Amino acid sequence: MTTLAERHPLIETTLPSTVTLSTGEGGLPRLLVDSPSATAEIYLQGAHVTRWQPGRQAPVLWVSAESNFAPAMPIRGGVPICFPWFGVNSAGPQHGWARIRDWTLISATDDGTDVRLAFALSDSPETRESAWPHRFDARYEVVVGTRLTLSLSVINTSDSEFTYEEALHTYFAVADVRKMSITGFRGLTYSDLGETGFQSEEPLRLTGPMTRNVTGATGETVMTGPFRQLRLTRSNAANTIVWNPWAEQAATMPDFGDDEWTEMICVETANVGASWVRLEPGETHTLATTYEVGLLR
Ligand SMILES: O=P(O)(O)OC[C@H]1O[C@H](O)[C@H](O)[C@@H](O)[C@@H]1O
Repeated sequence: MTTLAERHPLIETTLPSTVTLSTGEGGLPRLLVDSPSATAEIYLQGAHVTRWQPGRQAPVLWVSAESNFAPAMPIRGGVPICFPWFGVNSAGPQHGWARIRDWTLISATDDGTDVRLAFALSDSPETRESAWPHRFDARYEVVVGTRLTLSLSVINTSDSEFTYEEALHTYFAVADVRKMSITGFRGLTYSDLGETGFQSEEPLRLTGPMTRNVTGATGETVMTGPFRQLRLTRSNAANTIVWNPWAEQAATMPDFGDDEWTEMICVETANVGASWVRLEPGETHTLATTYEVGLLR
């Protein structure tokens, strides 16, 4: 008898015993990782990581109870991949099409400590007719263990240079966003809802809606709440975006519960706006981030 994975068109590799393919919410295919160090869930649409639980800890990522799970609809939560543009584009979907396209699983291994999954997305007739028509190969590596590492590599396979924006738009689950403090931005410039400035010595705290784009963070970003600490590192990312819609914007989003905004914070690892990536033919760029969680009590 063949398994679901063996006959699924988006699975081009054998799976270790710690990874299974199953039917998720809305009938969408998803991978479940269950290893001694962590469990995780990744939808093939968008190569979208929706759950990561190191050890027996509570989920580190947040997903809205109101999220859509449907073909070509973004999932509200987890780690949406924003590519090849970030934000609004009158000629295509907000944050680009990578998060709503099917990615192919090309490799899955378990070394006894970490489970490594590699997903691929390349240009297609649809993407070549989109607002970003270039030829490219993207690889997304997800390493599931006591840490979660995400690496998005893009290769320019066309014969001329191109530019793009990218973000790993991660939604973290928090006890109460109003009780979080975030360090790692001291002295860096930011822009936030039209205002620009420098991050002070004080940790960043949220007291209202925030869409803060901090430029130049290179060390650790540490998000501390009442019960746990989330530690984030990144490479090749000029921007770190901190987003919470607060009550008013949350109420306008059909796929976001009115009262859910207190439970989440997005801290996004990105190259957007003036920090877009430029690639010559044959060049590759890799954006990466790692998350680790520590319990405080
Ligand atoms: O609703 P989405 O398309 O998933 O975007 C979610 C959010 O992403 C970014 O952080 C933008 O700055 C916000 O304005 C936007 O609301």
